[in-house]
Amino acid sequence: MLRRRPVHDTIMPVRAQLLSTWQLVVPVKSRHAAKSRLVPPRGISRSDLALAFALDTLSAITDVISADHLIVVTSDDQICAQLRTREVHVVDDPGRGLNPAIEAGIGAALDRNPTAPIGILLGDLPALTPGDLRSALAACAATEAAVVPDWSGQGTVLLTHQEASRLAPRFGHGSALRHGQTARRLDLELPRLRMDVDDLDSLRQVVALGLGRHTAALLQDTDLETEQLA
Ligand SMILES: Nc1nc2c(ncn2[C@@H]2O[C@H](COP(=O)(O)OP(=O)(O)OP(=O)(O)O)[C@@H](O)[C@H]2O)c(=O)[nH]1
Ligand SMILES: C=C(OP(=O)(O)O)C(=O)O
Repeated sequence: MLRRRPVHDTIMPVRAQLLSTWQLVVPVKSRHAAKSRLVPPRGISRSDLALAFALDTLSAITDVISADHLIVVTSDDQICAQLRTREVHVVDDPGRGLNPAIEAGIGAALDRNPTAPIGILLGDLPALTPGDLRSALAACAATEAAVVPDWSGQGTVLLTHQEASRLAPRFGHGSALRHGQTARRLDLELPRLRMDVDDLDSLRQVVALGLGRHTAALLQDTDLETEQLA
């Protein structure tokens, strides 16, 4: 009996084979409001940590994606200042939460290049390396729509679609399951991509994996083993 293949598993699209074709949208909450679940280690402010996570994520991304293909949705003044000098497109956060922020980013991506494949990558991945991002995008390029879950398998770190206008962001708790209804789930062996930081436990895990330079500098004198679990 012929089995109907799901829509997201049908093609090997040519457009997205080249890294240069992707547009990436990255939402970054204002550092003053971000990471409320993370009890920061003593002597370090939560906002500094949130900013460092975002800067490390963006630093890995800009090694892979050219500035004119990167769209960051944020109201954070420091992120804005750093990105504007690099000619990254910054979209003002509409202030209505994560999915509306991502939708604003998708709108900007569609305005800039409606035919480019799109990826949404969350901005709290301080262990991300350019190599892992390249590998992930190469894997996502092989399917029409893909979701890469976070390390726990519950959340989403990367959501892609060959047609930006068809990408439906449904981020928030348990989003991997929701995204998996319309996108192919890729549990990639890329821990540095999949390690988002929400609490002290995940901060410990990301330290063990290896940190980007902003987060590493902030935590250089900190012994996380002596900190209480959140
Ligand atoms: N622009 C924008 N980005 C957001 C918003 N909410 C979350 N993000 C980003 O989405 C990614 C995942 O964030 P979460 O861990 O879900 O949320 P968070 O607010 O940083 O942390 P919690 O307060 O612990 O929920 C991070 O890059 C956040 O900066 C939002 O309202 N606007
Ligand atoms: C917003 C998400 O992340 P978190 O679970 O870290 O809030 C998500 O996975 O959709």
